[in-house]
Amino acid sequence: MWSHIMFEHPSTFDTLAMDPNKKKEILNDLLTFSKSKDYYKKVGKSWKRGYLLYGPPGTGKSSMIAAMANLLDYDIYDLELTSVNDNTDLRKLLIDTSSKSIIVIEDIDCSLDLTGQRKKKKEDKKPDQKDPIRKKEKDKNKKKTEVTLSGLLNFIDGLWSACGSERLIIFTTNHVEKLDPALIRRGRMDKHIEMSYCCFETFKVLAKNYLDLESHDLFATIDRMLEETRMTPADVAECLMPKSAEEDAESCLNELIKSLENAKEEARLKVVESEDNGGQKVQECDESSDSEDD
Ligand SMILES: Nc1ncnc2c1ncn2[C@@H]1O[C@H](COP(=O)(O)OP(=O)(O)OP(=O)(O)O)[C@@H](O)[C@H]1O
Repeated sequence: MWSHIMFEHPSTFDTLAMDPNKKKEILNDLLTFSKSKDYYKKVGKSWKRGYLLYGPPGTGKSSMIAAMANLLDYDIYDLELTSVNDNTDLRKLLIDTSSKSIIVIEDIDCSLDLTGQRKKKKEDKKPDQKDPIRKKEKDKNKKKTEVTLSGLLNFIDGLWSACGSERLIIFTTNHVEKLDPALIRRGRMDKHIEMSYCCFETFKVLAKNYLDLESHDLFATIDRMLEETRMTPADVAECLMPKSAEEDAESCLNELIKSLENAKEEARLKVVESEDNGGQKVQECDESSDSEDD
C-alpha cells in the first residue's frame, strides 16, 4: 500500500530557523517522548504524540517535520487524504505503518471540511453542468470522497492508538482557524506549534547557515525592517543565497534589505487600495440610500 523511498532531507534542528526558546522546547518535547516508553505504560497511554504545525506557506513546517525525523531517526509516512478511498482504507493504511515513525497529513484543512465531509478536489469546484466529461469525472470522484472527520477522529482515538507504538502524528495547515476544534483538541494533537514570519532571531539562524555570518553592520537595519514587514523564512533564505561566485555576504544582505523595502511598499499599497475600495463602497451605499430617500 505504501511505496518506499529513501528519506534524505538535510533539514535538522540546527538548520531550522525559529525562536531559539521555542526550538529548545520542541526538541526537549521530542526527546522526552522518545525516552518515555515506560512512562506511557505506567500512565496507561499509548506511546503516541500528536503535533499540529500551523502557519503561512514558507515558514518551515515541512522543514520542521524533516528535522524531527532526522533527530529521532523515524520513518515518515506522508498521507495524502484526498487519495484515500474511505475510512476502511484509511484504517488499513495506518495499521500498515511501522513503529518509530511519523505519520504526516499535510494541509489538513484542504482534505476535510468542518462538517466531516471531505472537500472535493479543486477542479471539481469549476462549473461542469454543461460539460459531460467533467461531470463524469466529478461523479467518479464523488464516490471516492468517503473519508470523514469522524473516521479520522475514530482512527486517532481508537485503532491506531491500540496498535504498535512510538509514533508521531503530525497535521499541518496554513489555516488553523478553519479546523474543527474536535480534531485538534489536546489529547489528539498534544502540541500546537506555530511557524511564523521571520523575526530577527530567525534571520540570525539563516544568516549563520547561509552566509556564515554571526554579525554585520547591516544587521541593525534588517532587525528594524523585519519588525515592520512580514516576510517568510523561505523568502529571506532565498535572498541570502548567493546567486553567483561574485556575490558576497554583504550583497546578499543588501538584496534582503531591498526585498524588505519592496515588501513594505507592496503592503502599503494594499492598505491604500483596500481603503480606497472601502471608501468607494461607503460612497456607493450613501448614493443608493440617497436615491431611496428621493
Ligand atoms: N524556519 C525555517 N528554517 C529554515 N529554512 C526554512 C524555514 N522556513 C522555510 N525555510 C526554507 O524555505 C523552504 C520552504 O519551506 P517549507 O517547505 O519547510 O515551508 P512550509 O511551511 O512547509 O510551506 P508550505 O506550507 O507551502 O508547505 C525550505 O526548503 C527551507 O529552505
